[in-house]
Amino acid sequence: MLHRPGHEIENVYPDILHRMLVDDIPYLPIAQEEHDFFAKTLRDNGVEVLYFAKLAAEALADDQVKNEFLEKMLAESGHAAGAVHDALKEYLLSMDTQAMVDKIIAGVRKDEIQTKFVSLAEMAEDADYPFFMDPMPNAYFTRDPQASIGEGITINHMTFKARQRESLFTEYIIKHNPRFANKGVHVWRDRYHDTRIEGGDELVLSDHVFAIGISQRTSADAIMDIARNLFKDSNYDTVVAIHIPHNHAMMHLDTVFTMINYDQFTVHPQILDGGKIDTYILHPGKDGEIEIQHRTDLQKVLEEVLDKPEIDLIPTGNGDPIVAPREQWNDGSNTLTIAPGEVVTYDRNYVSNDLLRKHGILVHEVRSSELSRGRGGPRCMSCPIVREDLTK
Ligand SMILES: NC(=O)NCCC[C@H](N)C(=O)O
Repeated sequence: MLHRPGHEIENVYPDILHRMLVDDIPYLPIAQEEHDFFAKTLRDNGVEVLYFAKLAAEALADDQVKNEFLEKMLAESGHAAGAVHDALKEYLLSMDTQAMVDKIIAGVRKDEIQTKFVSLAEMAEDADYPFFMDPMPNAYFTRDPQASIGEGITINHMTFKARQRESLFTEYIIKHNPRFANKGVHVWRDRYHDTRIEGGDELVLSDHVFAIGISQRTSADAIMDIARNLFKDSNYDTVVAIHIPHNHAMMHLDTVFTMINYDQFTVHPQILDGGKIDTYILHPGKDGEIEIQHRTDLQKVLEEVLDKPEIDLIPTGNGDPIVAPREQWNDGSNTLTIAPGEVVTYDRNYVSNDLLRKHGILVHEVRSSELSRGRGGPRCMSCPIVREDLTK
């Protein structure tokens, strides 16, 4: 599942960059061309590509469902009731459903609607702020608002306000899009929690082993919760929680570590202190308790949990002190694996790409000048819905 970047990108301006969690503003027409090339690369290699906004519009086909969704979306956008709520609702309902979804993602400027009365807060505190509904410029990183694991999905309570509304679309897609509704998709964890979790931290390593980052975006409490739910109702019996630095450049586990084959991974060398990193292995214990073991040797942990004699950890930028952080910054560790040993990567990370090839990986490079400005790579830009069982 992908999202083609739209007008939300052009609703970002320098004053709100930081709050919108991006470092620059992509040039939209080229970002769209690059994104179309990414989608084509996936299709050419046997992947069915679904679009998030289209799935959302299909889910809202019924008027009652649409109304309920809109009330929640308006409330989460800061307009639970009142004149602005009413004007926004009328404006959004005047559009066809797809246009409404696209508009919500793009954001609604104040000058788009007429309101007779605005609140004191809007007049006195937010007078210069141009939006009634903020844009969602990170929507093209479909990896994060949700993650499919086994026969189910997590619908995520994301960390920052700038992204929290994205997963409301997911909730409606799973509940009401005919592709998913009543098909037994288990929701391992819904979005109504205080603790935080994001899909970029969620890595499915096999049909019973799940890795997750303890990161800027995913808290340890949320990991305990998801582990409890998986151990109770699924085939998963091992959760590997990996503690990574809590900063913007390495916001999710998949910005520094991804699985690319049964026994091969990319890893950003800066997260390993001589091969060591705080790692916790969680297993079901007695009476619904969870057993936790602390380890520091990532390679050994992976060999043990995946039952492999040897794991090949391929360093981003070949471990060079300048190339590695430069390529990691542009998502050189963020490979999207479409089959064991076959990945999609950004073309700009040529040192990492060459190294992957030397390790026997088939690499499909995609264009990346504009897309990379949002601070995410091919893995971040995609959310797998169905995985083939490749157990061997
Ligand atoms: N899985 C990922 O690492 N996604 C990238 C998200 C980038 C986005 N600008 C964010 O900060 O959330």
